[in-house]
Amino acid sequence: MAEKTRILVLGDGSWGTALARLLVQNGADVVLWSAFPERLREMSERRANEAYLPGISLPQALRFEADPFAAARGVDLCLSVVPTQHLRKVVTRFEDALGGNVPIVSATKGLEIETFQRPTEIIASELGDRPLCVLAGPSHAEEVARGLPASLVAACDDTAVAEQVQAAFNSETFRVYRSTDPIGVELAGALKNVIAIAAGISDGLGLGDNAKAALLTRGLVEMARFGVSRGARLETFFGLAGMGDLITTCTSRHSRNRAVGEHIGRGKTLQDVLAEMSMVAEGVWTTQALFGPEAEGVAVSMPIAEQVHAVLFEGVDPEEAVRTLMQRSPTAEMEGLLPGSSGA
Ligand SMILES: NC(=O)C1=CN([C@@H]2O[C@H](COP(=O)(O)OP(=O)(O)OC[C@H]3O[C@@H](n4cnc5c(N)ncnc54)[C@H](O)[C@@H]3O)[C@@H](O)[C@H]2O)C=CC1
Ligand SMILES: O=C(CO)COP(=O)(O)O
Repeated sequence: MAEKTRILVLGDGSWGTALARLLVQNGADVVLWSAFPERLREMSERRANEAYLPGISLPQALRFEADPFAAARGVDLCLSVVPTQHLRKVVTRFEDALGGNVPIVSATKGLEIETFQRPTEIIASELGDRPLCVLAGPSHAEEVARGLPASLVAACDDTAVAEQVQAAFNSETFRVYRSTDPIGVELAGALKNVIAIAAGISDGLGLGDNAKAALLTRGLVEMARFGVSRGARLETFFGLAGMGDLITTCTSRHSRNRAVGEHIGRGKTLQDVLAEMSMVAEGVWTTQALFGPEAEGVAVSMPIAEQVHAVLFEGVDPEEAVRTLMQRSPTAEMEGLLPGSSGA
């Protein structure tokens, strides 16, 4: 009988748990690691993750391990699903534990505020040169855990690694496509959260369907403009990691980022919204990263992201932000989408 693929999952949040469950169902030998050993004990005893993925049972075969060396022993593949601002601290704990050639699949969607690095850049800077693959696309954990159909994209410079990821994750209800644009897929996954906050604000203000459609469409243009300026391929933004995830996140009742925006549109402060949330809304951090000192100024026009930053961090009233967006000087629809293009 063929040996089972051994997979280490870093992260006990809703997405790490849903993917660990899927991988066990696909026949892998999966061990889940968390920065919080008491949470592992609870998950192991209850066979459930009540904190982050309530109402979903976890298979008996899923193993839990708090010690990095025990967790990483003999693994063929590692899946990293740690929120961006905690990622560096977590991966340094695996510096000696995880074999140098074990591929890492990153399912984290964000940018590090202090360094402006993408998750795979953080992993590479702490764990050195090794195969790295980005997994992104429209995929709320709550739906994947219920076995509802979802399609994602696995992006890696090395197609053989992307194929390994497809083989591990593909199931009757989970379909993974390949891409050779990890920068584009990773940036799309991070940036759509910022636009989702804007979409939530629009919902909270009751601006209607036309405004929401405009936000998604113009949001996609600015995501692509930023991505292309950072070495991503334009077409990636029209795929699952770009348009696909933008639609899901901006319209779903499951989206934390959209919910943050909606509460703010209804008049709550960011501090109050975050204080009431146990889960992460990466878009808040990504907005901070985009306009932080390490970003060295966003080189392309990102008016929606600018207004999200103004509302979240500069005390600008959401209605004022909408007025600012609507009253910008007239421009061509695809202005600056490709380097040097006027878009006219
Ligand atoms: N939830 C979802 O449906 C999806 C989430 N993602 C991405 O997956 C990543 C993880 O998010 P979720 O699983 O949703 O998290 P979550 O919001 O469900 O849970 C929070 C996570 O943060 C961890 N955490 C909190 N403080 C920490 C610390 N000091 N050190 C280390 N870890 C700490 C917790 O252990 C837990 O794993 C994010 O980048 C998110 O954007 C991507 C696709 C779908
Ligand atoms: O990335 C996601 C769905 O693909 C999750 O979005 P939220 O973090 O907004 O819930």
